[in-house]
Amino acid sequence: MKVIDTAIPDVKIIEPDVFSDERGWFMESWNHKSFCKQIANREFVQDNQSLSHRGVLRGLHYQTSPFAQGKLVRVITGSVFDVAVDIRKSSKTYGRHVAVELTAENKKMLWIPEGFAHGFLALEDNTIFTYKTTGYYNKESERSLHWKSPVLNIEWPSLEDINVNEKDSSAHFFNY
Ligand SMILES: Cc1cn([C@H]2C[C@H](O)[C@@H](COP(=O)(O)OP(=O)(O)O[C@H]3O[C@H](C)C(=O)[C@H](O)[C@H]3O)O2)c(=O)[nH]c1=O
Repeated sequence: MKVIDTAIPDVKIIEPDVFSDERGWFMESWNHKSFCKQIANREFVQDNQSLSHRGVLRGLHYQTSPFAQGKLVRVITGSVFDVAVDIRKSSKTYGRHVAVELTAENKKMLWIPEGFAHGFLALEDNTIFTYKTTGYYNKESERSLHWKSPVLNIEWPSLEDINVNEKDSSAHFFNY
């Protein structure tokens, strides 16, 4: 796999090795040894999967310490505009974000360590998003940041209808 740096040192884009032949293609979607050697020494405890219609925006979500989750995210079908916001107050990149298009075609993955708010905008119908987390879901510690927080300057794709649920629509805005 190829590991690509982003504007935030701890956040990495992963391009898996894809082996194509006349039958189709094969790739390792997860390899513990390779991940620990090339990215970070982490154990994952939960796999999540969601299906979103075009225009659905989920996030920006995070769990407060000690329930913060690292996430290894990717798209199985469709495509998303994926965003990770650094909310680690001691970080030099506090308040900055990484945005990357993850698609079934490009097979890119994004490693988002603990201490980030995460969300995505589905760019196609039937977008299946799947991710591994380093911590279990903990509803009581879950928080949301408003996806349109002005100070974050996230340049979301301008889809005609963006569908955000009540929880995310009423999220608080990020402020330094
Ligand atoms: C996240 C989660 C949710 N749930 C239950 C709670 C709700 O009854 C239902 C839907 O949850 P929610 O609306 O929070 O799902 P998303 O909006 O996709 O949340 C995710 O959105 C962004 C993209 C993230 O990065 C987070 O991992 C996660 O918060 O699934 C569980 O049972 N386990 C879980 O791990």
